[in-house]
Amino acid sequence: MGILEVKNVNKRFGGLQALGDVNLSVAENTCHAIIGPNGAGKSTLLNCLIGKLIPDTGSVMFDGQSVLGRKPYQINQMGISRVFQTPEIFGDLSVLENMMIPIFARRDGAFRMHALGQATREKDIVEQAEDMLESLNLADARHDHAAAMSRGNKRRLEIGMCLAQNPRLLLLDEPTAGMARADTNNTIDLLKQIKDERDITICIIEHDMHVVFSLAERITVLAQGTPLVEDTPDKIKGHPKVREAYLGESA
Ligand SMILES: Nc1ncnc2c1ncn2[C@@H]1O[C@H](COP(=O)(O)OP(=O)(O)OP(=O)(O)O)[C@@H](O)[C@H]1O
Repeated sequence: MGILEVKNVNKRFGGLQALGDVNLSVAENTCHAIIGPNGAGKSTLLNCLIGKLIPDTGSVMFDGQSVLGRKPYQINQMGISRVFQTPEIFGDLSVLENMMIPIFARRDGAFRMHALGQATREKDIVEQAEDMLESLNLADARHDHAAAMSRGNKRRLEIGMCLAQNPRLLLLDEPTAGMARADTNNTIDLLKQIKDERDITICIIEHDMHVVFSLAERITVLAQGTPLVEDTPDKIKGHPKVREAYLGESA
């Protein structure tokens, strides 16, 4: 039994069947990638996991509890954190202030922007934020404006902000989209470090096969809303159906 269990999930948009009988089991403390061609249903599936969409039928269980019908913030409180394609950081704030926000929110259950002044005066919160930045290799940038950072470092900060909530499941939607190779490799290294240092399950949607094969222990291939194959990276690379449906000659 996985920490995340998706059973017989279907989702239609009008006449279009975006997800058809999706079954997915993600084992605890593994990295599981979901790949597939454009329009395969990857984002729709992810949105069903985080409460942005409700499937027409089927179940989504996290650690034995249903996520269906819960609001995104409630799913977040269950231990699921997600990182989207565009970094969701506060560009006008410093790197350190950004990092204080989730630490403050974890302690007080919520965060309001006007509480930032209070957070900056709380030694404990500042220290935790600085420790987190240290572990992310962002300590030297702590007084910089977040907006001024490279794309790779913005992503690094955002992933760190998710980790500050101590999630058990980290969902990543194309975390290296639009990045130069150096930033992509930087993000891969960070995710490897996180896997090594924490008890955490990672579920990643990604088009970049270099990222997928660097990180994933299991891969599910979606095609036309339905899982085509699920296997280890080595098996996926050579699978004829996958080559035909997705990887083409680049496999
Ligand atoms: N809100 C919506 N309303 C109508 N159709 C939608 C909606 N969201 C997605 N779709 C359709 O559902 C199908 C699956 O889309 P989805 O975005 O989940 O695919 P994807 O695998 O994430 O694609 P990509 O790799 O291009 O991001 C597509 O045909 C898409 O056009």
